[in-house]
Amino acid sequence: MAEPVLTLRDLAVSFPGAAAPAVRSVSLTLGRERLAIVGESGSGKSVTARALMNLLPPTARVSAGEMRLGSTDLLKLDGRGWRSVRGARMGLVLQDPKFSLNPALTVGNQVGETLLLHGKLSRSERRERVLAALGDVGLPEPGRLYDSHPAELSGGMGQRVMIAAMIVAEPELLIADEATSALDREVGDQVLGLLTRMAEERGMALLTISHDLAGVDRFADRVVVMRNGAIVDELAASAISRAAHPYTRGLWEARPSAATHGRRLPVVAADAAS
Ligand SMILES: Nc1ncnc2c1ncn2[C@@H]1O[C@H](COP(=O)(O)OP(=O)(O)OP(=O)(O)O)[C@@H](O)[C@H]1O
Repeated sequence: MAEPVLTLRDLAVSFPGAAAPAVRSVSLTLGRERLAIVGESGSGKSVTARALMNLLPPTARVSAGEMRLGSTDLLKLDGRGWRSVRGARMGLVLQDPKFSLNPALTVGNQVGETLLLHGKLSRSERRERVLAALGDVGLPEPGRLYDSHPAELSGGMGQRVMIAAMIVAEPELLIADEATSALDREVGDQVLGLLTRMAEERGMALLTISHDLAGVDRFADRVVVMRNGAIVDELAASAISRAAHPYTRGLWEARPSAATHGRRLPVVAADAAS
């Protein structure tokens, strides 16, 4: 079997003063495939994603039995090691481009930043790569966009710029944490379609964190369900509508309809869970 892109074993995260750990004993193995982590608000999805990128605040107590990207032992990386992995080998697309994009930088500089940090490319080679990435994510007129600022972009365009910045260095793993929940449904669907296409075309693993159970089979092959910091179920995305696990079934039944798209999942009654 090919070496997994990501191996995570027994991740635990706790925050000082919290009554319970935010994440308990989470293990995941991810090949060149699309995996979704779903679960109610507060179940530990984002904390898991941030732990994988070493982006938790310093107050977080993090431990793991194993955490690897390909053959790289992420637990052994120092600050410099992380800077060479983040962006170049694993990217994180967050919810809202308003907060993720630096308003002071042009689109070209923003998308090219990863290449500048990690590559030995000339200025003109960088520009070519950035223009290609902007075109790949379906943005019109990359040449004109290159010199524009984030404030001139719509939410959907901003999110595409974010994705271009995350794929420009051709990472092995892309993590999308509620990457479309700030967008309207149509634009959100386009962005998810784009992430899926990028993953397929570039052989990238895609880890999507979502509360959108209804559409999960469109952007994931496999689904992991989290509750109270732990994984409680794992199944094929195509099987989500007929999940056997009572908690997953409860989540499916409580899934937001098209009319409530974008809202958080309601809390499932405790007796729906095992
Ligand atoms: N910086 C922090 N300091 C203290 N507690 C935190 C911090 N970040 C997250 N938590 C806690 O960790 C738990 C898991 O949060 P997390 O953000 O991973 O949930 P989530 O499943 O991603 O929810 P959502 O769908 O709302 O994003 C929550 O109880 C949250 O309050």
